[in-house]
Amino acid sequence: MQKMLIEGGHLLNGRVRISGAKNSAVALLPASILADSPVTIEGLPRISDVETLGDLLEEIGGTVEWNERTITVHPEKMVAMPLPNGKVKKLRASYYFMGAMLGKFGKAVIGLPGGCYLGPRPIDQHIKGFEALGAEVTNEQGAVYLRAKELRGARIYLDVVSVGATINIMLAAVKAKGKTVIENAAKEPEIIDVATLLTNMGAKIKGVGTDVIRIEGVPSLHGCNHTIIPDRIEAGTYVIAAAAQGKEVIIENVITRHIESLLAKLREMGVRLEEKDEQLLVAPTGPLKSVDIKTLVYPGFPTDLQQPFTSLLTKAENTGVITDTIYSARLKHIDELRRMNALIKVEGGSVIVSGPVELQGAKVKASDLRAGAALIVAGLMANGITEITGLEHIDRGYESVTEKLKNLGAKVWREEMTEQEKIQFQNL
Ligand SMILES: CC(=O)N[C@H]1[C@@H](OP(=O)(O)OP(=O)(O)OC[C@H]2O[C@@H](n3ccc(=O)[nH]c3=O)[C@H](O)[C@@H]2O)O[C@H](CO)[C@@H](O)[C@@H]1O
Ligand SMILES: C=C(OP(=O)(O)O)C(=O)O
Repeated sequence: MQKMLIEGGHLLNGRVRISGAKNSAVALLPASILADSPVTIEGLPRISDVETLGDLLEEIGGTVEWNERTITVHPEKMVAMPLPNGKVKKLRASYYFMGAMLGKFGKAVIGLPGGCYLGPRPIDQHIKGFEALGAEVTNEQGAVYLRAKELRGARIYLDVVSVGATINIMLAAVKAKGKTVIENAAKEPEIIDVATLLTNMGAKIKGVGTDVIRIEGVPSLHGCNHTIIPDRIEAGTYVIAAAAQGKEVIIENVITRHIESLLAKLREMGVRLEEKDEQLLVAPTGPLKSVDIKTLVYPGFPTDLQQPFTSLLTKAENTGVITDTIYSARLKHIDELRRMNALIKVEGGSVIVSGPVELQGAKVKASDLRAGAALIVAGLMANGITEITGLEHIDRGYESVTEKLKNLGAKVWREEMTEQEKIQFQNL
């Protein structure tokens, strides 16, 4: 078990290349189950969520070949193996095995997913969709059992706009008999990426990127090649880090349109940004002004950037208010930032950050992925050394984060935790 150490105060300067999108990757890999010949996906991020999904594809009989960031999944020998426990609990996106296996085999047994604890994360809309397509769904001892004699297209109106439910229903519906319409669908870029893969596999999907998706089921899907989109949340995290502690940072392999809500806020704060081709220059000049943000579904401000943005606001003049309308309990970074001297109040559903303050290095724990990102941003700005534990969360979503930051001039390294530190960590 390791901890990350950051000696704060060094300015970031240089270039950082963004990896493939985690939230696409974790759906594209299960989607490959639906094909009856090999699927090759290029540009995958080497993060633990992706490694875990590769292992799960092998558990159900697939063969997985890695060549750096390219994976070829051979689905020919896959079977409807139940996955009630084990690795499915390590990540959120294992729920995509439900839609993909239901579409392919007409049945699945999948343990309830893990992933970041952000408050309650129900999957009732996924289940509602599967049932509308004709599946019988039961929940037995922490696993979801899905069975369908035949999947039939249906009209499904999502009660809440959900990324996971939209993708999961799409995965099952591409092989259902007849037409499916998903209304009030989510519009995130990752949904378009998954639909692009499925279309290349032979699926018939229209309307992705709007809130009405129309699918005409097909009897079979074939293999194809696909290149994943860049990770807008990883990109946003480095943009925030550069705004917080950068001199001139060039972000490579970013689709700036995907993070426009963040860039607009940074411009309001006084950060200089220049966009060119698939590169973005971030060059903060002078004191930052506080802003308020409200997280919303895409194209609104992403909840996944709310936590690192909180760290940035500690450096800005005056008071900024953050309201997370997607996960109101996504607050586990706050106490850790307070340990570092941040002035943050939680009032009703809002987080109020006062600044500017000089953060101080401290021993802090990343309790979820983006809390980890928030602590890294804070550690880069802080006086002295910040020690971050809980790296298994950070490694779920950030490829080579230590190396990428080092290349930008940060003083950051990892060390093995002592036995005593491990015990203290377990008791936190
Ligand atoms: C693997 C992945 O892609 N994870 C992302 C995905 O998570 P995930 O797909 O789990 O998030 P959703 O978009 O489904 O959740 C959005 C909101 O809908 C609620 N909800 C969702 C499903 C459901 O059946 N019932 C229900 O009430 C959730 O509690 C939440 O308040 O989108 C989130 C919101 O952008 C991001 O934070 C996660 O990084
Ligand atoms: C919440 C996140 O991931 P997951 O849904 O995989 O837990 C995230 O990426 O910020």
